[in-house]
Amino acid sequence: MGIFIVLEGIDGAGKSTQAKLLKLWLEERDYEVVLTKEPTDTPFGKLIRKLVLTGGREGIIDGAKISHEAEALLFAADRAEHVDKLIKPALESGKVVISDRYFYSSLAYQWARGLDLEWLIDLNRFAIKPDLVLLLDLPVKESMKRIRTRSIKSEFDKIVELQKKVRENYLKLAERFPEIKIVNAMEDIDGVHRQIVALVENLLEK
Ligand SMILES: Nc1ncnc2c1ncn2[C@@H]1O[C@H](COP(=O)(O)OP(=O)(O)OP(=O)(O)O)[C@@H](O)[C@H]1O
Ligand SMILES: Cc1cn([C@H]2C[C@H](O)[C@@H](COP(=O)(O)O)O2)c(=O)[nH]c1=O
Repeated sequence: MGIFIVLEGIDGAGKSTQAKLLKLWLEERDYEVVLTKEPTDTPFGKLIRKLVLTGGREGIIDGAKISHEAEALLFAADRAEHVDKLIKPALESGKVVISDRYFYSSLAYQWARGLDLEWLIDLNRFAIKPDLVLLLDLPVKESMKRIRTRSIKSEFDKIVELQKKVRENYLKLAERFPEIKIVNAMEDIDGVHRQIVALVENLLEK
């Protein structure tokens, strides 16, 4: 059985940057790595980007043309395909799977939208539990600085409020799910990578 590592965090926390660095680090040590993400590039992921994320990140704030429940179900459907077609087979063939977001994103974001946390956990019960979840944590002010060019000015305050709630939710989830380890994402890219490597080395030694 392979190893399953997930990166989580608010928008602009540095997940995709760190996922690529971790992939290289593992490959240098002869691990076969599959780097993947959610929402996926499959038809379900594309549907989510069309229905839920239309207009970029602003679409998810005020543009959801579907209910939050339907949104959560779409993310879960995308994830079910992701687990079945990619994650499970890769783990069964002994690979390391790194996923940029997983069901913790649904818990943190869809909870922030007012859905019931226990319902969200139940909905995602099919999802294989990762060996390690790296929560890249940083203040929203810093993440917004990093992705400022992506935001529409009129939506800025709403985005900040949502991201603050999402950050709080992630920190609460870290108290409940022992596989979540908090990484200080305020450090520079190398510093964050070093923290991640220390946690992954610890996992590989087990
Ligand atoms: N530790 C860091 N310090 C400063 N800038 C960073 C750091 N890590 C990443 N960045 C920069 O911040 C921006 C967002 O990074 P990245 O795309 O990796 O974040 P993300 O968490 O994957 O974002 P999203 O969830 O919105 O896709 C990029 O321009 C990246 O180069
Ligand atoms: C998996 C998942 C994602 N989201 C949100 C989180 C982000 O705002 C976007 C995805 O953007 P990215 O730049 O590709 O990271 O979707 C969500 O609300 N629920 C989920 O389950």
